[in-house]
Parts: sequence; C-alpha cells; structure tokens
Amino acid sequence: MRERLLAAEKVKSIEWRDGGLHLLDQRKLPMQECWLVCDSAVAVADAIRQMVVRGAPAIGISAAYGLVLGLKARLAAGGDWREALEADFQSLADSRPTAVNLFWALNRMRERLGRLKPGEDPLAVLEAEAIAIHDSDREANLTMAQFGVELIRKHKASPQNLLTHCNTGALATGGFGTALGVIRAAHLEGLVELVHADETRPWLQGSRLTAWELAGEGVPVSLNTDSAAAHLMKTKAITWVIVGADRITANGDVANKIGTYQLAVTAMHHGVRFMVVAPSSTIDMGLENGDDIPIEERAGQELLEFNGQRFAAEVEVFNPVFDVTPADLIDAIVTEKGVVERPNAEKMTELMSRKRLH
Ligand SMILES: CSC[C@H]1O[C@H](OP(=O)(O)O)[C@H](O)[C@@H]1O
Repeated sequence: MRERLLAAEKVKSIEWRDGGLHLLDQRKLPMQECWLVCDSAVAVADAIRQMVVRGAPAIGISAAYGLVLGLKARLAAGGDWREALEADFQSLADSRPTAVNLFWALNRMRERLGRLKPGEDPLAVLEAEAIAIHDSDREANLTMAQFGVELIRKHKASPQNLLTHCNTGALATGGFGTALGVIRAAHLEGLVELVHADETRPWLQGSRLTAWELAGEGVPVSLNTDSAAAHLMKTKAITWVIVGADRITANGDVANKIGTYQLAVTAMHHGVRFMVVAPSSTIDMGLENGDDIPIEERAGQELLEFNGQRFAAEVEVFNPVFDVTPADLIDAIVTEKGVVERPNAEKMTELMSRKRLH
C-alpha cells in the first residue's frame, strides 16, 4: 500500500529551498495558487498568524524552518546568537495558541541546540533538524493512512460513505495528510463510496481546501453546510466521521476545528464511528484533560464579511475556532505509533511510551 500512497502524493504546501521557506498561500486557494516566500522568523510567524499556512503539523514544520531563518540572521548580526534567538522563539510561539505541534517543534529545535557539540555549525544542525521534522511528519502521514484504512476495513470491507471536517490533507501537513490521508488511502483501497466534506465555516477550509484536494485527485466528494452533517448522518449511511486534531491531552480529549465536538455528539447518537487522526507531535501529555487547552478566538471579520465584503448586521461576534471533544465520544485515535480504540489516560500513556516509528 505504501507505494500506492507515495505515488498519490501530489499537493505540497511547504517547500524549503534556496535558503527560504516557500508557502502556498492557503488564503487564496482554490481560486489562486500563489506562493509566498518567507525570509525571516517574524515573516513565518506572521504567515502562521494570518493562516497563509495552517493545520497543526504544517504550523509546527513552518515554525521549525522559521527558527532556521532566525538563526541565520542572528549569526550574521554577530554577538550572542543564543540570546538573540529567544526573540524568534517568542515570535513564533505567539503566532497561534492551540496547535501543540507548534510548541512541540520549537521545543525540539531548542533541545537540539542544547546538544550542540564544539565545532558544530549551529545553522547546519538546526536546518537538518527542521528538515527531519518535515520528513518525519510526511512518513507519519503514510503510516497513519495505513493504520486508518485497516481500521475502516476491519468494520466494513466495502465502499462506504465518510464525513470529514475542516482540512487535514497535504495542505495541513508535511505530506499526505492526517484524516484526509486516511480518506485518500481508503479511496485508493476501494473503500470509499462518497466523502461528505463540511464546508467548515467561517474560514471554509472544507469548501476551499478539502474539496480542492479531493476533487483534484478524483476522490468522490460532496460539499455540505456544517449544519447538514446531522441530517447526513441520519439519512446517508455514513460509517465514519474522520477528523484531525490540534491538541490531544493525556486522557484522550481532542481539540480540533470548531464544530468537531457537535459532530462527535451527533455521531454517537446515530451510531456513526468517530476517528481522530493525528501524529504524536499533536499529543500534549502535559495537559491532563481538554479543559485547559487554549482555544484560539479569531477576529469577528471572519464571520461578518467575505473577501472584504460585509454581509452581516452590526453585531458582536464570538469566533472560537476550536472546540474540545471528550475522549468518551471518540472511537479511535490513529497515530503513527499505533491506534488507540476507546481512548483513556492509561491507553494514551501506553501509546506514548512506544518508540517513535519515524
Ligand atoms: C492536520 S491537522 C489540521 C487541523 O488544523 C485545522 O485548524 P486550522 O485550519 O485553523 O489551522 C483544523 O483544526 C484541522 O483539523
């Protein structure tokens, strides 16, 4: 299967070349495919904050490259580069609060700098670490896709209807995708009748990004409003809701795009299985449960206007862009380390004790 998945990799959203970070501007998709080149840590932090690049793993990978850009500038400026680099760590850490992959990547880069040997070139070491983070995410995507397909096939080994939320594909990761990677692989294995994609208001990751990725690869996809999801689960024989994650806590609670929690409640009511797909860089064992996950609130303009055109009345806006699904509503968490069915604290601890495969 792995060879088929590798052959199916098409879209890339992040490219590190010529000493710069090239990002496919996801604010412009699907109408325009524009690339933005970042040449500093602050530029990468801004790109994350403005969602030029988004998606938990992609945010972490971009932040790692952002640090490389920061170190390059600090070394050129002379002086105490370690002290100066703290400002870049902070800029990147302040960019978005919920996806723990950002902090996981920054900590991994900091830890690598802490192991510098005398005579090692810090820039070469840090660049290699960022590339390793990128490559390991891509590998993890492929492994998770295989685990997810096996799980789907275990319950039903014929074409079936799936529902997904937001965008968890190549645009959100270093390669094949998390939840959308499982869905892509299920399609390649003949297990997909139709993918129902929530448009995912207000930023429309579903209608603008997921629909674009799937349609571009001939995966049968139907776009629906977020509020149609319950009706679809009631009437369209959906077997799985498959979503990504931005932060999973030690007991298996999952923060993901706003609207995920209500999908999980509805899925439980309709007997639809609920799968979360995320690399272990999304798991925050430092948080006991989801109550303490920082939930990002974005500007009200995201609800009040579209493409700068206002269409809503003059009112207050509440725009949390993530919510938390309790572990007891989740059938399976699929990671590159393995699958946890009916997640709980004990099972998450055992999962995280396993050696990383990539
Ligand atoms: C592969 S995880 C993607 C994850 O990130 C998305 O959020 P955003 O588009 O705001 O970065 C959403 O929560 C997805 O599930």
